[in-house]
Amino acid sequence: MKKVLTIAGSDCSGGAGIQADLKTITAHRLYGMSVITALTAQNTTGVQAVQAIDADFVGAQLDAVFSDIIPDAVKIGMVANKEIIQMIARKMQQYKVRNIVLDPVMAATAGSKLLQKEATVILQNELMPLASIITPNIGEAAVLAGFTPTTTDEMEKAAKIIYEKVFAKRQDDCAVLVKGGHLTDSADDVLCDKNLTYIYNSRKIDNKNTHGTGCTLSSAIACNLAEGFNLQQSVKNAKKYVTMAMQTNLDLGSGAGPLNHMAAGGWLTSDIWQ
Ligand SMILES: Nc1ncnc2c1ncn2[C@@H]1O[C@H](COP(=O)(O)OP(=O)(O)OP(=O)(O)O)[C@@H](O)[C@H]1O
Ligand SMILES: Cc1ncc(CO)c(N)n1
Repeated sequence: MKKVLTIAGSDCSGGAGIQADLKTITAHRLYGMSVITALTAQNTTGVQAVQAIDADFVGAQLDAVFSDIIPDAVKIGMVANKEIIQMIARKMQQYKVRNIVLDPVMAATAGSKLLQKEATVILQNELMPLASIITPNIGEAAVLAGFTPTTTDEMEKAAKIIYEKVFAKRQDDCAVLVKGGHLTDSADDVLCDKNLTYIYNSRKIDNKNTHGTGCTLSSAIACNLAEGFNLQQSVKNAKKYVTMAMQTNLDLGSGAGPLNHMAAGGWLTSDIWQ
């Protein structure tokens, strides 16, 4: 069985972060492991409090995992502050980790900050270059590219700018995926690698329950990379997973509710694993 590690923050309400990642990995019928970077007190209405884990303790968790069970892919989500980013970067290099999916989480859907502002540059310079794919949403792409994309053409332009900043010197397969969940007319995602652009067209599902879509997409990409799919196909499969998980309209809590991983897992078993 392939193994997938998530390095992320905990969402006690189960919709985003570590909890969304482990549900996604389990629905893909893979073995999930987790290194927790921060505890959050949050629910469908927003984030009430954040407690970052000591960077040394994040390192201790990474040593415990990598000295025993080597993951086939790693998803990195909320990293909270620069000390944690530097610890993760050091350990990823020490253990020569491949298949890293980096979701550059900066804020929760409702707007609360999940990354120290001054840590953005460290994230870009020290951790992003170690990833196979980075998956900014529109707001994160705006911070990284220097302008806010509003169309698929502009998303492509932003992805190319980010690619040049982060991966300019890389020879192996790597890519930037700008996610369109916050566009108004569609939910198209745009992937750029060294040579090509792929547009994943999707109509916007009329559903306020989008808590954890980004976490779910990035961990689903990691599952597909662990299974041996290439970047382009991994994103295609992962986007289908998120779409299925949104479509059933699970409606928990009074705000932006979580996804239904049972519905999405059903698609996986029927279409890919048989
Ligand atoms: N209303 C929607 N209809 C269809 N797909 C959507 C919708 N909202 C988000 N998605 C898809 O979900 C995935 C995550 O995109 P999004 O831009 O919401 O990420 P995010 O902002 O990082 O997520 P999060 O809310 O977890 O922080 C993308 O593949 C996006 O296209
Ligand atoms: C822990 C955590 N990670 C990521 C997000 C972004 O959705 C969130 N709300 N909470």
